[in-house]
Amino acid sequence: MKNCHELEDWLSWMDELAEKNYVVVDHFLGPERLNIIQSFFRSHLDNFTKAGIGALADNMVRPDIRGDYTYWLDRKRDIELEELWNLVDETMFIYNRYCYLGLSGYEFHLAHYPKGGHYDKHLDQFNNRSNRTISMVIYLNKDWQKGDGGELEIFREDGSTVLVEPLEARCVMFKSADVPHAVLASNKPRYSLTGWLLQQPSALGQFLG
Ligand SMILES: O=C(O)CCC(=O)C(=O)O
Ligand SMILES: [Fe+2]
Repeated sequence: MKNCHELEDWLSWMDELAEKNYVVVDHFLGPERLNIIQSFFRSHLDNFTKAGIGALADNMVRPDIRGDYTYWLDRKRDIELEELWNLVDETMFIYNRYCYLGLSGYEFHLAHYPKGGHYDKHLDQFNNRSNRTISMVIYLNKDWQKGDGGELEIFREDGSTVLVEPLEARCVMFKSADVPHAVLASNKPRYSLTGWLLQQPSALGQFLG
């Protein structure tokens, strides 16, 4: 497999994640990979559906809590995204090799927050489902400006918060069980790719919420 990132870079990101429970990596996607994902995004915008909250029978569409539309990806079907899947393989390999996480699966969706969309403070785990281990969000927004809103708000253990702007090609990774977070209302359409690295192989996110 061709390396997507240098091992040295990965190791410094892992150190930061271990220390703070989250890490923000700029230029995580190079121009080629970014372009492939953005084109795929544009050509599937009509297929997005309103996202819900909660798992299984508890899943509810609650625009007052969560305002995005999502499109779940499928590696077998979405072969145009080969370059993304290579990056996911590399990411899983690194977490398993250097953080001993025992990850064995993943699930990814594209997300579109229309103007005004937000997501209230939450953890990426549900009471009856705890296999989401690492959350990964990659932003696809060209020319995001101060004042456009849509920041990811991270709630740190010391009670402080950090705002992360959804800048194109930026990736945020965090420990799904430990980092409460929210998406602030966006003043224009906001595009991202969100995934979870899983400790059991059941990539059932699209059914579970
Ligand atoms: O888009 C983001 O910045 C975070 C999205 C999120 O928290 C989620 O989908 O669970
Ligand atoms: Fe989340």
